Amino acid sequence: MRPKARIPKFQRHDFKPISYAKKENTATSAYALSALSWLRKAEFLMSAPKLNLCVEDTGFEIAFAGRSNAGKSSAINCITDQNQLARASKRPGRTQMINFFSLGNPDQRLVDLPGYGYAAVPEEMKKVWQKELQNYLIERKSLTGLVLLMDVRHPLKDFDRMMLEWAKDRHLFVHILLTKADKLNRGPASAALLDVKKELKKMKLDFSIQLFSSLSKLGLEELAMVMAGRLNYVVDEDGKAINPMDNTLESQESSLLHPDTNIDAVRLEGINIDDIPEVGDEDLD
Ligand SMILES: Nc1nc2c(ncn2[C@@H]2O[C@H](COP(=O)(O)OP(=O)(O)OP(=O)(O)O)[C@@H](O)[C@H]2O)c(=O)[nH]1
Ligand SMILES: [Mg+2]
Repeated sequence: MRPKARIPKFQRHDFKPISYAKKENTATSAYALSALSWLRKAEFLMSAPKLNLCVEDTGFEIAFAGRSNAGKSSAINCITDQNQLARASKRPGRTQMINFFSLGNPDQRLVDLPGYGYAAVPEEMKKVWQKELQNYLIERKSLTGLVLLMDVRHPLKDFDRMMLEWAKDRHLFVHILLTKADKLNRGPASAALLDVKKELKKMKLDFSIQLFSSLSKLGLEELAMVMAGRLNYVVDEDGKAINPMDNTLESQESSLLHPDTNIDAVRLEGINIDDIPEVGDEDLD
């Protein structure tokens, strides 16, 4: 009879428990958290129907651009953690003016733009908006870059491509959000992301891109970090904000509005939402 092989008994403590939790980069997370709490300071500054009525063209601003209904206003509400800050609606064409929000400092701003390319907006109105949008995009010196939003299910329509090409020519950064990612399962959403990345490469556009959902908050931290970084939001070693513009705040507050601006008139002026026909485009929801 062969002697039994002695099989060593493993003790519980011989094994290190395996952690399946996603490893976090603590420095990155701390910056994202700090950025998110800074973004919560967002306050409505004003709405301008045209370029010469906008807030003074100083400091830095990032504009949220994209087709009507892509989710621009919802994304602004999501990153600022304020439900009603920007007006979101099922009805495309909700945002009709250039809306400015300050981030604890009038020289660091978010801008909610009217959407482009919505076919059901009457021709006359479309022309007015697009002209003003164009003026803003071309002339605005403080415009540092764009967050370009596209529905993850309908990316890179003609207007989107035009915006991307144009931003490249103007040397603006673009951060692309593929929105409403909650409408797709993880696999198809990742595949859509990959497809758009490939297409951007073909177009020789080196822009950053991510999936995003205002509903599930997917991609929120990533977006917060991009926004904060681009708007020069800096933190010290303890994660405390160092705002390079703090010491000039007083002088900037007095020059917040353009000298010609009558804020009440600007808020009231605009196009009547009731004039806009109901949605008929199957792309939209
Ligand atoms: N499921 C889902 N719906 C979303 C998301 N973001 C926005 N929506 C919905 O899409 C619709 C349009 O959202 P808005 O934020 O108003 O879109 P917009 O781009 O600002 O539209 P305009 O102002 O017309 O240009 C609303 O019904 C939102 O509730 C999202 O992440 N997931
Ligand atoms: Mg809007």
